[in-house]
Amino acid sequence: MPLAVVTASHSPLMHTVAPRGDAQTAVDSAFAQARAFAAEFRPDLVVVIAPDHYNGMFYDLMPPFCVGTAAEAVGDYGTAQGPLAVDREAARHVVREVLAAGVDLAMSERMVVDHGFAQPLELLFGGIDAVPTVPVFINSVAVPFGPVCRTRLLGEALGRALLALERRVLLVGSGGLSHDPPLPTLDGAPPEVAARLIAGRHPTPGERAGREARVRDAGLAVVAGEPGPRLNPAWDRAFLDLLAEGRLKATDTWTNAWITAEAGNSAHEVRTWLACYAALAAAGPYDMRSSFYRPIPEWIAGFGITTAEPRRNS
Ligand SMILES: O=C(O)CCc1cccc(O)c1O
Ligand SMILES: [Fe+2]
Repeated sequence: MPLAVVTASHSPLMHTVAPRGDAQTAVDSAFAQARAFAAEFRPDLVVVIAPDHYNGMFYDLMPPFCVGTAAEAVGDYGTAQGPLAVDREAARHVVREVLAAGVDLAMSERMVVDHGFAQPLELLFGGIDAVPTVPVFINSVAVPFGPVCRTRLLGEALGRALLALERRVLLVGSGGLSHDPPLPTLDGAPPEVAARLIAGRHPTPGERAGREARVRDAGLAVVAGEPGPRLNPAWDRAFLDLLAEGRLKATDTWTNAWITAEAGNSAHEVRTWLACYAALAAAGPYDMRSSFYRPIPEWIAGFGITTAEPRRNS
């Protein structure tokens, strides 16, 4: 049974900061196209692959990869709060099969997720619990990371596990491309920040509002004409080309330091895209059906949206 892919950058500033020019309209129509692609595919299962931003995953126990057999969203940045419609049997199947394939991953019976998962579910399906879902977390923020090839191998194993389900599975990748929003790092953090990164569940409303305001202010500063955050459109376009041409193994030589230097600390979120495309490639050759890209400094994101499906026999 078929697999298909939608990948999209996320940015919580999408709904609060108005970018200059026609970026908003362009992104809206690219999302409309992705929504139409998803609707036409008629998935009966959606596998969302996304990072976390110290809302659900912390340094008290930071897994590189985790599948939620149940999950709930915190409701940051105005996204919905509450349970995802996790297909528990499918999630447990994925955990078993990916582990059996030799790729270590964690599972959670109570995974906590943030806008990384919620935003694409809302934009593509109208809500966080609108479709049967298997949420797959890929750590893309809390250094250190394993080599990029581990993410490709996770995607391959995931693709094979999903093919065995014999269902119509849409993989949704969330995050990227080049960007560097103001997130704290554990290294050199003052004690109160370190404490939040190690075990920061259940922040007070005031703490959450403070964090969100800091990121929003970074976007508003760009609107006000201050020099924007560092984006790398050339790197982003090269990554999109690599996916479109099916050259996924080319990323095996990428070092994490190189990704950070070229594209910013949060560019590691492209791991979610790589995992989606590696999963799709497990079903054979594929074609990218649409590819949208804009650097949008006001949203602190090299903003991309792609759709892809198995190659049709000609
Ligand atoms: O405060 C946060 O959690 C970071 C928010 C954020 C901003 C821009 C692009 C992103 O990918 C992102 O996640
Ligand atoms: Fe992010």
